[in-house]
Order: sequence, then C-alpha cells, then structure tokens
Amino acid sequence: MKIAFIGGGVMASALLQAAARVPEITAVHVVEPLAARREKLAADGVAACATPADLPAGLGACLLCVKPQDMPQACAGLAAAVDLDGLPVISIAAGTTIARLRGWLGGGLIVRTMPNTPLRAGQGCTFACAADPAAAEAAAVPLKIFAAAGLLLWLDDERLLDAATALSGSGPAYVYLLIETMARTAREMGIEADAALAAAVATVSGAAAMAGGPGADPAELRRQVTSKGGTTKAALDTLEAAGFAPALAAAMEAARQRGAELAGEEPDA
Ligand SMILES: NC(=O)C1=CN([C@@H]2O[C@H](COP(=O)(O)OP(=O)(O)OC[C@H]3O[C@@H](n4cnc5c(N)ncnc54)[C@H](O)[C@@H]3O)[C@@H](O)[C@H]2O)C=CC1
Ligand SMILES: O=C(O)[C@@H]1CCC=N1
Repeated sequence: MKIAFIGGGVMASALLQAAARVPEITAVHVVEPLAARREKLAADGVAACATPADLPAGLGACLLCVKPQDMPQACAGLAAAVDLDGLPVISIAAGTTIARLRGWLGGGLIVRTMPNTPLRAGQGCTFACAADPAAAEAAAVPLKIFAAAGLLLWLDDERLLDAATALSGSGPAYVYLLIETMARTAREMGIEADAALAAAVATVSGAAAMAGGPGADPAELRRQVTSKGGTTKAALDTLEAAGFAPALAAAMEAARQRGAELAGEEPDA
C-alpha cells in the first residue's frame, strides 16, 4: 500500500520510522511545503513533494500530520488533488473534529487519532476514534503504523479524545519536566550532571516498567517505597503540602479544555 503523509514535521518523522516496520506499506510520500524539511526527508530516503498535486496515483491512505491551524488549507489542497472517495484519511491533530475534517475534505473514510512523541522510541501511545465502522475497517493497514510503535487504544466517544490528549498526547511533557526537575535538583545537591540525568531517567523508566507489570498497582508500589518515618514519607508529605496531585490534575484539565476550545474555534482565529 502506498501512503501519503500531509506534513513532514516532528510527528510525521516518528510515524515514518514506524511505517517502515509495517510490511503491507510499500511506499510513503510526504507533502511538505518547507524546502529545508523536504531536503531533510530526502536525505533520510523519504520521497517528499511540495504540494498534493505532486503525489503519485493509487494511494491507499493519507495521514494528516499538520498543526490544527494549517488543517483547513491542507485538507482543501488534498481534496483538490486526490480522489478521496473510499480512501482512509487519518488525522493526528489535537482538537480537530471529524465533522470539521469531513467538511474540509468533502469525502474520505476519516479516523481521528491522538498519538504521542514516544512513538519515536517504539513506546508510543495512540488513541483512535473512527467516524464509523467502515472507516475503522478501511484504515486497518495504515493504523498498523501506530501499533508498530506502541499501544493503540480505541475510543467510541470522540469527545474523549480531548481527555486522551491531556493524558498521553501532552503527557510526555509532564514526565520530561519531572526528569528535568529531579536531575537539576540532584545537581544542586552535588551529583555530577551526566550521572544526575542518567539516574533521573533510569528511575522514571524503571518505575514505569514496574507500574506496567502484570497486575501492578501504582499505589501499592508507592507504598513499598515508603518506609514508616523514612525519607520517602518526608518527600511525599512535602509534595502533598505543595499540592502536587491537584496541580497535575488541574494541568490535565487545562489541556483537555484547550483541546475542546480548539475544536470549537475557527482554525485561523
Ligand atoms: N508534537 C506532539 O507531541 C504531538 C502532536 N500532535 C499533533 O500532530 C500535528 C503535527 O504536530 P507536529 O508534528 O508537532 O508539528 P510540526 O510543526 O513539527 O509539523 C507540521 C508540519 O506541517 C507542515 N505543513 C504546514 N502546512 C502544511 C500544508 N498545507 N500541507 C502540508 N504540510 C504542511 C509544516 O511545514 C510542518 O513541517 C498537530 O496537529 C498536533 O496537534 C499529536 C500528538 C502529539
Ligand atoms: O501541544 C499540543 O497541542 C500537541 C498535541 C498533543 C501534544 N502536542
């Protein structure tokens, strides 16, 4: 199957690597208006063109990988150049509804997804929601791109994609902030910079591996670290006094609301 990526930025690059692991996908073509990005893609052996008019015939699916504000123009350009009748079209954009995509595209079997950047490490998490069962079925092969690079989870209610964005789409940024803060504080305590960062990363990935083990309960794992009257208790009491858990919940709620706002906003507003 021949697949077109519309947009060749951060997420498209991660998905291109994953696409190489799907045997049914025989060719990928990227539409990217920025010459410097096309050159970078070409250097990586990816066929890149400036407009959808330059895409080859016989595409089996299209992946929309542009920012929400660029989506109307990208969809209009695609619809003018490619016959979308019966073609699976997968969007990865935050806060861009299936109804809007359908309006701009005028056709296509639409699936909306919310992936995340750890796809690049083969440890991504993608939520998907299809316009209808026919769209989910038609998109089975291109959706293997997401499954090839991590978890693929389905949602029946499209509105929950905003919660998915707050959880796993934006989530890597919360974890990077945690790692940055732990490493910086360890440096300030006197641990050498490389060791501090390596230890912060190993602690987060080790804890995540245990939390993802069969039957694991994160709350029980936390209790196992927390000795009575010990160091962890002192740390967790301080986090609680500073409002760590409510602050994280409020951050996720802000991300969810921003996704819902984007869905209701005029894209060029
Ligand atoms: N960065 C992230 O962590 C995540 C991003 N997303 C979604 O992925 C989408 C892309 O985000 P990024 O890859 O981070 O952005 P990016 O800015 O790295 O890539 C977007 C690319 O689209 C190109 N572009 C702009 N207009 C175009 C058009 N009309 N036709 C073709 N290409 C066009 C831009 O030149 C750029 O290279 C966004 O909608 C975002 O909501 C979803 C999950 C996670
Ligand atoms: O910040 C954003 O809007 C995008 C969507 C999820 C992660 N990055």
